[in-house]
This record gives sequence, C-alpha cells and structure tokens, in this order.
Amino acid sequence: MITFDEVCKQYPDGTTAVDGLSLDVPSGSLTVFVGPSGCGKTTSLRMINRMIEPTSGRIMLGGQDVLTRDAHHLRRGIGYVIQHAGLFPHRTVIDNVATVPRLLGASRREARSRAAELLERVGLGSEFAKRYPSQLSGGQQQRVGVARALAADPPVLLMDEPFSAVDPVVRKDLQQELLRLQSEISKTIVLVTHDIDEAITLGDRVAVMRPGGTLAQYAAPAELLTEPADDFVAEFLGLDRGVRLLSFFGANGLPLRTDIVVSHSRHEQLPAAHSGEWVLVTDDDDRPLGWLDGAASGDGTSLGSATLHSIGHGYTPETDSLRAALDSAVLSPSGHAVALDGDRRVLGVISQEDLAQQIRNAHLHSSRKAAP
Ligand SMILES: Nc1ncnc2c1ncn2[C@@H]1O[C@H](COP(=O)(O)OP(=O)(O)OP(=O)(O)O)[C@@H](O)[C@H]1O
Repeated sequence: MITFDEVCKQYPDGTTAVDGLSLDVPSGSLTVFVGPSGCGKTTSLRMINRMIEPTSGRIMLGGQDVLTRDAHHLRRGIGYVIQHAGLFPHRTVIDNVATVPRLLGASRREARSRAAELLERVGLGSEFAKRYPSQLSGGQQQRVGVARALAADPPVLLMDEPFSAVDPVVRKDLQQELLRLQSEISKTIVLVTHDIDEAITLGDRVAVMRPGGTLAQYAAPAELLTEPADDFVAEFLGLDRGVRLLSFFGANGLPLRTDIVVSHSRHEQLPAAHSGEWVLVTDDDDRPLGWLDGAASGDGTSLGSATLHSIGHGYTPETDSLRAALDSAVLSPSGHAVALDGDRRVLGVISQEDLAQQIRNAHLHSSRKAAP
C-alpha cells in the first residue's frame, strides 16, 4: 500500500504543485492520476520514488515513510516508465533490459535470459533482441521500457504518460497489453495520464486532480461516471459519460429475439409473415449473411438473390458490454444488434428500443446498489 498523507509540494519559485494530497493506493491495484496539464500529477508520482521530495506531509510505502529510506534502495523496488521509454540508444534491446539484473548482481547469462523472458512477456519476440531502440516503432520502444522497469521484479511500478507518444491504435493495444500483464503480475501500479478515457480504461481507482494540485475526486471509474463529485469532475469526464458508463455493464442476459432470424436452409423465400420488417438471414450454420429489408422486398423474395445489408460487428454477450451492444444496434441498418456466440453463430437480435429499456434497468439497478 502507498499512502499519501496531507502531501504538499511547493517549488522554490513559490509554485504550489501539490496541495494537501491524501489518498491510499492499495497493493496490487492500478491507480491512475489524471487531470489537466500542470495539476501536479508528475510531481505526485515522483514523490513516491523520491525524485522529488514533499515540502510537507508524508508518503508511506509498505508502512514506512519514503523519506526515511535510502533513495537507491527505495528505487530498486520501484520500476519507472516514462513517455519516450528512456532507453539507452547505444545498447541493444536485450541489453537495455538486462542492465537492471546485471546491476543487481546477476551474471551476464542470467541477466540476458531474464531479459529475454521479460521481452517475451511484453509481446516482443527474440527477433527484436539484437536491434537498437532506433530500429523499433514507438509502441515497441514503450514495451521495452515496460520490460526494463519490470526487470528488477519491483513490487511497485510508476508510469508517467507511458503511452502518449504513440498513435491512438497502438495506444489502445498497449493499454490492453498492460491490463493483460497486470492480471498476471499484480504489481502496485501508479500511472499518470491527462487522458480521461485511458484513466477509465486502466484504473481500478482514478484520482482526478484539479489545477492548484488538489484532489477533486478519488473513486473507481464507474463511480466517477455515475457520481462525479462536482462540476469540474463532470466536465472533465466529458459529455458522453453516460454512454461510457455502459462499458461497465455486461451484455449477458439481454432478452434476444429469434423470430426475425430466418435460416437460408429452411426458407428459400422470405416468409409472408416477415414482409414489411427487417429480417436477419443466416446460412446453414446459423452464421449471419446479412439483414434483409422486408418492406423493400415483399414476401416471396428469394433469399438467395435478395440484397442483404451488413450486420456490422455484432456483439458477444459473454464478453462484451452494454456499450458494445448499443453501438452494434446504432450502426445496424435494421436498428437491431446481432448477438453472436464465440464461433460467430447467431444467438438472436435485440432492438434499440429493447436495449434502451435494459439500459434504464441497469442504471436503476446500479443506483439502487449504490444507495445505502
Ligand atoms: N522544478 C519546478 N519548478 C517550479 N515549478 C515547477 C517545477 N516542476 C513543475 N512545476 C510546476 O508545478 C506544477 C505541477 O507540475 P507537474 O509537472 O506535476 O504537473 P502535471 O499535472 O504532471 O502536468 P502535465 O500533464 O503538463 O505533465 C506546474 O504548474 C508546473 O509548472
């Protein structure tokens, strides 16, 4: 556990970077510090490993004030990842990572084998080991940075805007990688970002800081989205916070219709009962072929030659959220989301209207749960 206890930091020029910060970062959790530029996120992070020292207040790590710890010894237990990975440009990838175990006394061979294992763990195969950092993409360099930070097997990992120098697609990949890695290694991670979406995706808990270095709210992402503490937090979360909240509700158990799903193998023509409405046409294996606009086609239309419209991405009830189901319905020409199993077989469909009702139920249920 890391505890900030009334921590303040004033720089010599009089700037107050952090003002009365008190919060607990539970062991094994991923906590995100988020807020607009200049609100004291980096200063707060660097006070954990004593790169910056507080003006007043205390930071406790494992029950001990970090200021009472030898700085080098303290940092050995704290991995640190920064924006541009901060790799040694003249060392190969494997040597960048092996440097840390070497410093800790491992033989060259042991250090390299540990480094290779860590590179594998962050998704970089052996073909990257001999390259230099400049021969890697930004995202690959960030992975090496994470592998190096993990090389001493530190219980704590500090990450300062680790993914902000890479493009949005790579960034999403790296975020998912970090979540996967964290599920395996369960470190105590403190991550700084100015991107609220990143904070909500990654954080078990999110500390929203405001200009002047004070804490606006510290809560789990779903709680932030449901009950922002004030207008500053609500505004920082953005206008689509209701839709983002849907990411926290599973799409399992939604009532699905199968009466407007028509199998190609059982019907050669659009049955009369369906003329006038959209039907989903499937193949012999229940895989979706596309939506047929019954109103435009009329009964008796041959299913084999009808014009079908794409179902889009559909959603998988077991693994997707209500947000994915809603997205699927909004993008569908028929206004229905298609539920697919893991083999992309059709389980049924749900309309936007039915989904809206389910969303209202989910919100109601969550606010009842939140009530004392
Ligand atoms: N060495 C320093 N001397 C004086 N003021 C500083 C120093 N370092 C940071 N500051 C100021 O302290 C405040 C907090 O800075 P900090 O870097 O912690 O913010 P941040 O939230 O991480 O910002 P960003 O998102 O832009 O990186 C800012 O106003 C900054 O200008």
